[in-house]
Formats: sequence, structure tokens, C-alpha cells
Amino acid sequence: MTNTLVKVCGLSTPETVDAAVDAGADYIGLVHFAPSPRHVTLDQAARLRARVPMTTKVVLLLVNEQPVPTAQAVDAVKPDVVQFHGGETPEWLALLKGAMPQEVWKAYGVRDAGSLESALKFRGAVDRVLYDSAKGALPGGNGLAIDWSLLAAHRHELAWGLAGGLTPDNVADAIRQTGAPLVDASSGLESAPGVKDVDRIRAFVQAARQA
Ligand SMILES: O=C(O)c1ccccc1N[C@@H]1O[C@H](COP(=O)(O)O)[C@@H](O)[C@H]1O
Repeated sequence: MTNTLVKVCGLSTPETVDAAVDAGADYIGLVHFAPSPRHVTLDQAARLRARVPMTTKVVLLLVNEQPVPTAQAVDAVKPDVVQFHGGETPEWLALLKGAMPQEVWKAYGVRDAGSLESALKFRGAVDRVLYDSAKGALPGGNGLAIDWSLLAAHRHELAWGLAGGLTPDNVADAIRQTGAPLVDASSGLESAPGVKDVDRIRAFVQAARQA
């Protein structure tokens, strides 16, 4: 058994939210980003959020939102964490972190070891950095893994998590190789883009727990 925290992201139906909660996910993620096949409106997100017990934390994912829509989204959904998955700056995220009670996470695209050094610019500005692939058509949710050996070799100074291309089949290896304190999956738990598979959700949480 590992202590690795598990996040299941990109949920958009009551059934899949319930499946992730029942499987024991620590975090469930709701994507509010119109170009994504996992996009939920603020109204949908608020209704999904209302199903989640306090034992599971809710992450609202935003991409390059302006200040007013960010505040409106947080107010409507009342998440525990806001994950920013675009080109948000440390200065802007530090301001937000000081102004709201929610945790602030920043997804950061990893290309090489230098990426892990440059992520240090978010030190103090966010509560966690989520390393994801820097490639793909969308800012995230592309199912592309990063080079795990970079994370294994790195002396981590930031609270962090591993995202990008994780599936029920590779998550145990990913945890063993990187020592990730948190793992996050979305497209690897789907039968088609945006369509989560409850069996894959359960298998992912179980595989991460047993790594
Ligand atoms: O899921 C999306 O469509 C998405 C869109 C825009 C930004 C981020 C998005 N997803 C997040 O990306 C990572 C990795 O996803 P994957 O497991 O490789 O599919 C994860 O945090 C997703 O929630």
C-alpha cells in the first residue's frame, strides 16, 4: 500500500463522480474549459460538486481565465482546490492564493530536466505543482506521459504531483519509479474522449493504492 494521493480528473456525470468517490479517490477534478471534451458548465460543476462528500476533495480546473471569471467560477463551484492548467504567471497565482481559502495548484509542462528547475519560479506562489507533458493539442488531457526518470532524479523542493498519460496499467510503475506523492489521470480512464469508464476509474484507484 502507498500513501500516494489519487486524483481522478475530467469527470462530467453523476455516475462517474460517484464511482471515483466510492473507489476512494482523494480528489475528483472538474474541467471548466470550453475546448475540452471534458468541459462542464459552472452549473453542471456546482451540481456535481454537491454530490461529493467532505472526505473527497474537489478540484476545479481552469485555463488562462481572467480575474472576474475566475472569481465567478470559484464562487459558483466552491471547490477545495483550483488547478490552473495554462500559462498563468507566478505573480497572478500568488495574488489569488493570498485572496482565497482554496489551495492553488499549477500544472507545469515538462520537456527536460531544465523544466523542473524553471518550475521553481512557482515556489511560494502555489500549494502544489502538477508535472504534465508539455506536448499535445490541448493544454492538458492529451494522454501523453513525461519522462519519469527526470522526476526520479530530481531533488524536489516543491510539493508536486504527476499527471500525463497515466492509466490503470502504468500507474503503479509510475509511482514506484518516481515516488510521486500524488497521481492524476483523465483521458487514460476513458472509453472515448470525454467519456469516463467506471471500471477504469476503479482499476486506476486500486492500482495506485497497491503500488
Ligand atoms: O482534460 C482536459 O481536457 C484538459 C484540458 C485542458 C487542460 C487540462 C486538461 N486535463 C488535465 O491534464 C492532465 C493530464 O491529463 P491526461 O491524464 O494525460 O489525460 C490532468 O490533470 C487532466 O485533468
